[in-house]
Amino acid sequence: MRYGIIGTGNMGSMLINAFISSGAVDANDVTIYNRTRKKAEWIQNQFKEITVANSVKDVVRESEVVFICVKPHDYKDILSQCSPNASQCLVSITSPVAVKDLENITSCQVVRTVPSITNRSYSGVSLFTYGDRVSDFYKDELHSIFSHISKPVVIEEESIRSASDIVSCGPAFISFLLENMISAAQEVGGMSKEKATQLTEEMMIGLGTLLEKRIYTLPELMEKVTVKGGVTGEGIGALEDHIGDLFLEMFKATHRKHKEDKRTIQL
Ligand SMILES: NC(=O)C1=CN([C@@H]2O[C@H](COP(=O)(O)OP(=O)(O)OC[C@H]3O[C@@H](n4cnc5c(N)ncnc54)[C@H](OP(=O)(O)O)[C@@H]3O)[C@@H](O)[C@H]2O)C=CC1
Ligand SMILES: O=C(O)[C@@H]1CCC=N1
Repeated sequence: MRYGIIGTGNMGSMLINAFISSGAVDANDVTIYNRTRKKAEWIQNQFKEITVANSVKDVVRESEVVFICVKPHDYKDILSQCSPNASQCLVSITSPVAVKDLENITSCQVVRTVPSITNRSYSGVSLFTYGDRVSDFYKDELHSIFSHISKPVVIEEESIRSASDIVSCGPAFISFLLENMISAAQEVGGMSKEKATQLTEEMMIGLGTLLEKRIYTLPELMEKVTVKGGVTGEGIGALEDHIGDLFLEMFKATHRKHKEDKRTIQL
C-alpha cells in the first residue's frame, strides 16, 4: 500500500515516525509534502527512503491512501489542489471536518481518524469514523496500521468532540493540571521544581502501568489510596471543595470552539 501525508507538522510527523518505526509501514511506500519544504526534508533525513513530493497533486498521484494533516482552515487550500479518485482513500485527522462533508465534495473513499500524541509511544487511542463509500479493504488496512501504534476505536459523529477532548486534547489538559500540582508542591511544600517534576512524571508512569495492566480501575485507585482518617481524604476533600465546574467549563469551551470551527471552515 502506498501512503501519502500532506502536512508534516506535529501530527503528520508523529504519524510518519510512529508508522515507520513500529514497522506498520515501509518508508519506501511513503510520499510526503509540506508547505515549508524544510520540515519534510528533515523527516526524510531520519527515514531516507521516504519521497518528498513537490506538490499536493504529486502526493495524491503517488498514493492510494492520502492523509490530510493540516489545520481545518487549511483544508480548502489542499482540496482545491487535488481530487483523489474513487479507488483512493482520503484520511482526515481533524474532528471539526465531518466525514459526510468530505464525501459530498470528493468522489474518493473517506475516513476520519483522530490520532493522539500518545500514539508516538504506540499507546492510547485513535478514533475512527468511516464514510459510507469506504471499502472493507481500506477499513482493514487502516485498522491494521493503526493497531501497531494505538487502540483504534470507532466513534459516531455526534460524540467526536468529547471523544477527541479525552483522547487527543487529554494529554495537554492533564499535563496542565500536573504542572499546577508541581507549582503548588513548590509553593506549599518548598520542594524544588526539578524534584517535584521527577516525582510527578514517575507517579504518572506508575499510574499508567497500573491501568495498563488492569490491576485497578480509577474508582478502585481512589478507594485503595484513601486511607480512612488519612491525608488523602483531606486532600480529596479540598479538591471537592474547589473543583467547581472545572471540567464542565472545559468541555463547554471545546464544544463552543468546535461549533464555531464547523461554522467557519470552508471546504
Ligand atoms: N496536535 C495534536 O495533538 C492533534 C492534532 N490533530 C489535527 O491534526 C491537524 C494538524 O495539527 P498539528 O500537526 O498539530 O498542526 P501543525 O501546525 O503542527 O502542522 C500543520 C502542518 O500543515 C502544513 N500545511 C499547512 N497548509 C499547508 C498546505 N497548503 N500544503 C502543505 N502543507 C500545509 C504546515 O506547514 P508549514 O510548515 O508551512 O506551517 C504544518 O507543517 C489539525 O487538523 C489538528 O486538528 C488531531 C489530533 C491530535
Ligand atoms: O481535531 C481535534 O479534535 C484534535 C485534538 C487536538 C487537536 N486537534
